[in-house]
Amino acid sequence: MLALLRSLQARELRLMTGAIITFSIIDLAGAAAIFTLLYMVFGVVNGTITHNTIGSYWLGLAVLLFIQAGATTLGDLISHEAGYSLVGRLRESIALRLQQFSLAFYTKEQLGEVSSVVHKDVDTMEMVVAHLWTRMFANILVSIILGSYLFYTHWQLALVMAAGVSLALAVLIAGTRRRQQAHAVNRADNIVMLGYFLEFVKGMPILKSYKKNDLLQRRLNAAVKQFELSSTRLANAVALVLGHYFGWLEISLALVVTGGAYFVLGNELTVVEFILFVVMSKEFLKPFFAAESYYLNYIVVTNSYQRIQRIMTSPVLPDTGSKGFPASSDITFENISFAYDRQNNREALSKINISLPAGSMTALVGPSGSGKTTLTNLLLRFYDPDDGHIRIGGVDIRDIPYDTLLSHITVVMQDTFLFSGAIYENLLMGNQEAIETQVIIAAQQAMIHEEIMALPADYNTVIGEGGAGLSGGQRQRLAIARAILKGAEIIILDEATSNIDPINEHCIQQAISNLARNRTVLVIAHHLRTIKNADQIIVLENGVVVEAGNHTTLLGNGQLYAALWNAQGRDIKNINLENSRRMDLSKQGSTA
Ligand SMILES: Nc1ncnc2c1ncn2[C@@H]1O[C@H](COP(=O)(O)OP(=O)(O)OP(=O)(O)O)[C@@H](O)[C@H]1O
Repeated sequence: MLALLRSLQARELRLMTGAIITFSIIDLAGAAAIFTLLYMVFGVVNGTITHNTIGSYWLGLAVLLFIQAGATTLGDLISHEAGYSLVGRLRESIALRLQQFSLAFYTKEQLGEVSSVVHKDVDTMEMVVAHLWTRMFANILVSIILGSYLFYTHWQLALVMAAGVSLALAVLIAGTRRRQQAHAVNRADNIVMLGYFLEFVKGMPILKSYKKNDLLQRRLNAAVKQFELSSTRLANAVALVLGHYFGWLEISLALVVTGGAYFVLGNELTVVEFILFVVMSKEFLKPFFAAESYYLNYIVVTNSYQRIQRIMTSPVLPDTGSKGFPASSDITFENISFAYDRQNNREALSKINISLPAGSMTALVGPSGSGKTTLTNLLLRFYDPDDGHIRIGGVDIRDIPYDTLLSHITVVMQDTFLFSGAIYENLLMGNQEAIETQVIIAAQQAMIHEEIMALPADYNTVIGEGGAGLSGGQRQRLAIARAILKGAEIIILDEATSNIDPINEHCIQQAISNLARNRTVLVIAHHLRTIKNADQIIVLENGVVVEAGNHTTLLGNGQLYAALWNAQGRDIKNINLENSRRMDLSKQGSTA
């Protein structure tokens, strides 16, 4: 809680303090109103109130109610202002931080996490810190004032109550540990159950085709039962602790009443003082009765704060480069080594040396997990290499500001992202300054213009999120048109693995040729026939370059590339390389 409070800005703290004082005034005015009412009742009973004096009681009450109403409005206004300031600042600092992360941060899981933090957790912080905590601190402050009053009125009776409250608190603290354990078990059971539910739903098509196999169903049922069990245990633990706690609070009140009666009988306390003491004790105990909800709010806000902190303290990409983008776009990978997990030291890439001349096309080929994506990710600075240098035009990419680097590289991925909106707007993402003719020329070069013109509102046709309503091939060609408009010197192309019909594939090939013209292109190739004409082909296996050359040379080498080529009728990711290589070598042997 302290870390959280320390993270608040001076203005927010000032506003919150203002809200706490205002909410305290509401409670104190309420207590004073009860006081006034009770004195009025006593006055009527004792006959000390006359028609002349009753007016001053009414006036006093009216003033107190007026103060309460005014303070309520003011308190709400101030706490809202504190809340909005907090929310605004948190969202701004998260947005600022997000710009500093490398693209590697933006995995699908992270995006889900970030959007939930920005939406839910920030709102929770606003609700709890600005609204509930201000009321909680006000309650506590008022409780301290009333407690002092009670001690001042009759310290012996106040001590009796303090003893009861201390016992209640001891019970609550002792029970909290047990309850936290039950909570942790319940949370773990919930995660397991949700995981099985997800697996069950995802695997439904398979399950339906294996009707007799009820393994997943049984596993899910067991997890549901386990969750039910731990939920009951948790509820029991909570009920037990709270039951005892509230019980002791009530007992402390009962002790005050009996003790007070004893003191009244001993003429140490007047009846009026006694009644006032009991009523004020009830007010004093209010925050203690609300301790449960304070605790829950505390847990909720701590979790939200931790999630926000996780984003705010995630490592950012060092972006200290100050050199301009070089004139030449030739790329060199010099002695590059990289491991995702440096601790286990399993290198995804090892001592890679490749040179991509400006304006040429280089294809990366290799079995699944050989390091193709990792290599392109290093060029995009998703990560920095552990060893070696990547240079563009002779300049280490770490010396180029990250935004500048990214503005000179275009990535065309398999799963193209299109925003919901008009096709024209989607294309303009490539270059906001482009004029209509440029957009149309780009679409023509990307072989998509005719199809756009055939749509109901041609370029103004609105497409759904992720490009729904367009085929995979059309989406990819739109992305190529966008890339053409961007005009970056370097293109990274993750060639499609999905099956696309021959006409679409032909169009995509043509669009890629147009995009690649005069640019330095790095293609992650899944279908070898599409990169047959690449200027050079780099063959990776287990993170090392095992072959390099053009199609004819590599085929002539009769090594891994030849094996992949001969097996290309099948999915190259799934072939057994060793078998294919052996097949290929034996074929060579038989022809020799
Ligand atoms: N984010 C990551 N964290 C840890 N290891 C990773 C990560 N991404 C990839 N790897 C590992 O690095 C190695 C190279 O993976 P990479 O994705 O570069 O291969 P690839 O050749 O692109 O494979 P594919 O053709 O299947 O896409 C693999 O062993 C992979 O398991």
